[in-house]
Amino acid sequence: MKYRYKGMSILITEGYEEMSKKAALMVAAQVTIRPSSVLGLATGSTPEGMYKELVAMYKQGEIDFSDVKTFNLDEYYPIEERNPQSYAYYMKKNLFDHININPQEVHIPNGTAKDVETSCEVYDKMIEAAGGIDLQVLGIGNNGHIGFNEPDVHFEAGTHLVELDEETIEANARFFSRIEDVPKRAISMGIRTIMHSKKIVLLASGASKGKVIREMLFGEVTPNLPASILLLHNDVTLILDREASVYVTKHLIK
Ligand SMILES: N[C@@H]1[C@@H](O)[C@H](O)[C@@H](COP(=O)(O)O)O[C@@H]1O
Repeated sequence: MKYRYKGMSILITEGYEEMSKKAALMVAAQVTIRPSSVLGLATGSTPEGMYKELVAMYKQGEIDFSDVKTFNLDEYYPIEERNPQSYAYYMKKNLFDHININPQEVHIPNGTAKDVETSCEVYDKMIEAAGGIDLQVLGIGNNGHIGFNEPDVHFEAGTHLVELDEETIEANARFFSRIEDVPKRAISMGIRTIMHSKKIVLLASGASKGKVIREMLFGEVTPNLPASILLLHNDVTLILDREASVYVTKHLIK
């Protein structure tokens, strides 16, 4: 089912698998139309299925990543690349190790940077030099964060160091053996960086995301709900599954 709402396209799918397939098709379309596309990539449980689909499409010769450039949204800080909890490790495991992307064109915020501020500035400059992000993939945190832009965010910020909210640390503790092991800080693209993307696709699956999706769509644009800023972007597609969309479908018009 497809809806339009305030300039957004909202696609409601049956479940996680269909959401992942639709998202992979959007990425594939982008790369087919522009083989040298700049992709902004997300981590978390939500896009795992999309990466699986993309790997399958690559193996079937349906997508070629040889000219693609990627910039990831975020990374814990400090963390070593070889740490299985790092987003660098996640990206290799879920996507980069299985496709023909040029490793020189893969960019992830540096979890071991000594001078974080400079490293963040360089990251933004690299995105700019690449011509900006053509398609940015996003998940959403239960508190409305995108990337690691936590509530009370500065909308004008570029890539920067973030203190993680307790709620985010708790939500991400499932990936670590003990909650004490979850880093308290992260480097994240800022809202400015994200909003400069030409196209954005946000994925949400499962009942736990239902409320935040409702708030994002029908609440006000506020730094307290960082994802609400997406209402001001002119090319956003939300791909939701049935459970994540329970509170919103009755308010939408086809
Ligand atoms: N930094 C990531 C986000 O980029 C992600 O979108 C979000 C939701 O994660 P999940 O997809 O696992 O629910 O949380 C993490 O903290």
